[in-house]
Amino acid sequence: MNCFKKQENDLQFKPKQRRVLKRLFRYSRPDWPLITLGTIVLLGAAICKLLSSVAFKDTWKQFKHNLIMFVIVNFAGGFLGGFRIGIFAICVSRLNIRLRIKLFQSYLRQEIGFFDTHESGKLLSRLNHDTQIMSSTVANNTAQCIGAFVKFVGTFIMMIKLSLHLTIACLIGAPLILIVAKISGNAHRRISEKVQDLSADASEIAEETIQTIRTVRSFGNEDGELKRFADILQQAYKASLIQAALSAGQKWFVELAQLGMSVVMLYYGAELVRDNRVAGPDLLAFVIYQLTLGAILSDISQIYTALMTAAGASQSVFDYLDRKPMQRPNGTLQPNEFRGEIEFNNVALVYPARPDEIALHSITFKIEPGQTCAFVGPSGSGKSSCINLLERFYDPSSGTILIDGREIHDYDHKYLHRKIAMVGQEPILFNRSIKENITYAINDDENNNKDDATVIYAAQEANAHGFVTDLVNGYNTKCGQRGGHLSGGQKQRISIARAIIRKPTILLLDEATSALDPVNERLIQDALFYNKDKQEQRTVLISAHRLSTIERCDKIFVIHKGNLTEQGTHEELMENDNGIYRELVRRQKMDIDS
Ligand SMILES: Nc1ncnc2c1ncn2[C@@H]1O[C@H](COP(=O)(O)OP(=O)(O)OP(=O)(O)O)[C@@H](O)[C@H]1O
Repeated sequence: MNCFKKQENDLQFKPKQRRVLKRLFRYSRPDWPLITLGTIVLLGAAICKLLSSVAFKDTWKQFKHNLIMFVIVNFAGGFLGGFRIGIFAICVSRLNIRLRIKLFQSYLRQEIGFFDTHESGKLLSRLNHDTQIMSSTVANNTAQCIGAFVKFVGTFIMMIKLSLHLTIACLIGAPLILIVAKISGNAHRRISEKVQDLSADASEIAEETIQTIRTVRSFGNEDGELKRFADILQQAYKASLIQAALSAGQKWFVELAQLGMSVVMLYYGAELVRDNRVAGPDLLAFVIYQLTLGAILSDISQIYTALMTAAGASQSVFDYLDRKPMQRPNGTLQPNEFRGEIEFNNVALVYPARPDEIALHSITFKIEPGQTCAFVGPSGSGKSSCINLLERFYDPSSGTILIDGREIHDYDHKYLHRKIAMVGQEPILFNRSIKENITYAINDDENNNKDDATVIYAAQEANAHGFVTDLVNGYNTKCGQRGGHLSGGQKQRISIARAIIRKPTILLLDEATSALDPVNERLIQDALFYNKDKQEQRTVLISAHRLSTIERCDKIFVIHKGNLTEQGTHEELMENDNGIYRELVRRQKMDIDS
């Protein structure tokens, strides 16, 4: 009773799974001509195989001729078989590339909060592993599925032609097998999803460990990380043991059911032969067809399992593909004049990763174009948060941020980031040359160009030219992953050059010179904000802990526990006997003196 193997019944997809698979097949639409060609080639190869077995059917009379035919059809079969493999490999690659590009594009569209709450290892696992499962399933299983279906229908028709009674007898066990198959099919899908999730967790651990290898090494915690990694894989192994037991159980059940049905059918068939309602040879033929049908259903079962695995992988990928960024869309404003006036009106911020905590409470201030201002305050008070908002990494939870009188989200994304440049607390460089890092995302236009003179000018402003020319390969020196081949201060200077080559109207410096020695720090500050080129009006906003560096600012904002508590010049703030600023300055002076 092979014909009712569990797998046939599994083909009752849940509506959701069916939707997911339908969508997956829609994605492969551009490959259908290739898949169709592959299917034809596959059928051609199958026909050749069939012909090779009948090449000698005319016995020995034309032996030489038959031998030649045998060689030709086998050669053709082999050629077509190889051709088919090549065609489907191309389909897998094409679909895989399309899926990965779409998914990566979707990641890049997401707001920064999304990356705060989604681990990069999981995102990468979806990007590399799940898309591979999806593409190989579609390309490899489509032809097999069509072939198996054609064979299934053909065999079934032959069985009915031989004996309708025997065929009906064959169907008696079907409902039971259907139910068992459905239950085990669903369990299989759930476990597959679990295994995929665990393998994503393992990727996450491996990626984090490799990225933070210096910290891991300095704490001597290689074994700890290895254990975390191995534990997750162990969990995945346990899940796959359940999967294996399930597959074995399915097989036993099917074999048993098959045996039972074969006995029933043979018993009933013998009765029919005895009553002359079925010829003896027909019963034999029927048994052979029944066994063939069982083999076909076994193939269909494997295809089904692959489709279920692909449905699980596709679901996670589609969830990411469909995700709409939880941030206001960017506007289209690209005014000719951009003065660099900044205004915060009652701005509050709650980070998506910490929805129960308010990072900024109702911040209000105004910075005139060309001013140099600073945020100061204790660690964790909210200085970087204000800067993050000006980069539109996050949208305010309430209140408005105006740039030149227009809401920040009204501006075109690329335009805004050409006008506002930031140097962050932990400057990240790309594993490219110093020149490529400085000119990152610069497209030659009337305002910017990346010729050597401009690069050198930016590097000089950032006080980086000296150390770069001391390197053997100068501006062509590779920076290493995340800039790991350079010192902290060198990284900071390259990232300052990267910011100022864009000639930003607003420059945001978040502890951007903290790794530099006081002499270098002073040189950069003089160049960037205290002796600003009067030709280029630039608003500069600094977040700094070393208060001596910001005394000359036009305005200082004191942030404390997410509130703007004081604002004014250094002199004004120092007049406030009970002020936080005065206290911070006093403490730093004491530290320096002692
Ligand atoms: N991405 C984030 N997700 C959740 N909370 C965050 C995030 N970034 C910062 N915070 C929290 O917001 C608060 C303000 O942080 P912020 O980085 O603005 O402080 P800061 O004044 O710049 O500190 P520091 O001087 O140490 O750089 C802190 O409590 C911090 O833990």
